[in-house]
Amino acid sequence: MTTTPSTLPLTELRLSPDEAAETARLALELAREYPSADSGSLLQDLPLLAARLPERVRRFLRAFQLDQAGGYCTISGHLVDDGRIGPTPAHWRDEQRVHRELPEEILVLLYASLLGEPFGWATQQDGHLVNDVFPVKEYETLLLGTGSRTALTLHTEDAFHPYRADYIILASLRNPDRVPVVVAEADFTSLPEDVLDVLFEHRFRIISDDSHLPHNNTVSTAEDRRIFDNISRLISGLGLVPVLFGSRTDPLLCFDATHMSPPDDDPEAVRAFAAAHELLTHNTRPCALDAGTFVFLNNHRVVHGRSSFTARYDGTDRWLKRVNVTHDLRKSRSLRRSVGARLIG
Ligand SMILES: NC(=[NH2+])NCCC[C@H](N)C(=O)O
Ligand SMILES: O=C(O)CCC(=O)C(=O)O
Ligand SMILES: [Fe+2]
Repeated sequence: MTTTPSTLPLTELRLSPDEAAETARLALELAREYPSADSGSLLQDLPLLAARLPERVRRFLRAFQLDQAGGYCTISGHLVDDGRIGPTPAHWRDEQRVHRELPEEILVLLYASLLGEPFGWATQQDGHLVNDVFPVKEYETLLLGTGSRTALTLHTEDAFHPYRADYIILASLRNPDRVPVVVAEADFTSLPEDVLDVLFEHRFRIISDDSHLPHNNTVSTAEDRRIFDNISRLISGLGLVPVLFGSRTDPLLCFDATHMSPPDDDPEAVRAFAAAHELLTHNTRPCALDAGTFVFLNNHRVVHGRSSFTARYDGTDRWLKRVNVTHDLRKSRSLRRSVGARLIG
């Protein structure tokens, strides 16, 4: 006989003062022990270290991972010492910068290891495992996480990639203007049967977003060129993809309002894509990201975006950390350099 939990798991966990203090102590201690978020020994030890997180947090993320909660959830109340992390940087490309926010980078990796395995893209932010999301002046008007003036349209993270993340974690370190991430989760079975049929079929074009393009990364070595040649070959060979997959009664989703499109000569696909976009737009909700709030997105169940905002460029800008998590590192082995390598590309 199977038993179901008597109380539904929450989609929002607020750390108690004790839990917040305990979590901050652990993160600070680990930041003294491990040199960086890309450290091999840290990756090796993650599950052991994550066992030291508060029990309530571990139970909460376990329920989320087992799909017993909604398509996204938050853990709030983390103590982020605004003075200790220092000013929001001007650019992620700065190998000299001391990451005073290493405790928070380690914390997102600990959470990642409760959901699966953290991984990164060799073609994004020069291949760091934990990425930065803050406004960068040179990208101000671009459709990038590091843009600001242009709203981020609803998207599955890295929708184009067959090995895209199962979960995305966004951790807010600073957000003075309270710019939320917007999240959309919808019941696609509410759409007419014929529209649903089309959304399950390989009838939609897809391309990568601009964060994977060589001109938004550092390409200097022959190895860098090989990596970007590979991904551009992968993108041109993608063909048509479905919007929905998996269970017909509880479909999973892969959608990008900007980088996915129905072919002009397929009116049914045009109509179905518009219906999907409209359904998602109607089910969009802001998820507040105050400093110390971490959001966990199921990348197959929700899409996310962000409205435009005015950047400050004075060290006080909104600053998030982002990490990709997969249930299965092995499936991407052909695109990773070695068995233990965490970067796809
Ligand atoms: N459809 C979109 N809005 N895509 C924007 C994706 C942002 C991208 N993941 C980045 O890191 O910058
Ligand atoms: O800034 C946000 O709230 C979302 C950023 C985002 O979607 C991304 O970096 O992919
Ligand atoms: Fe995103």
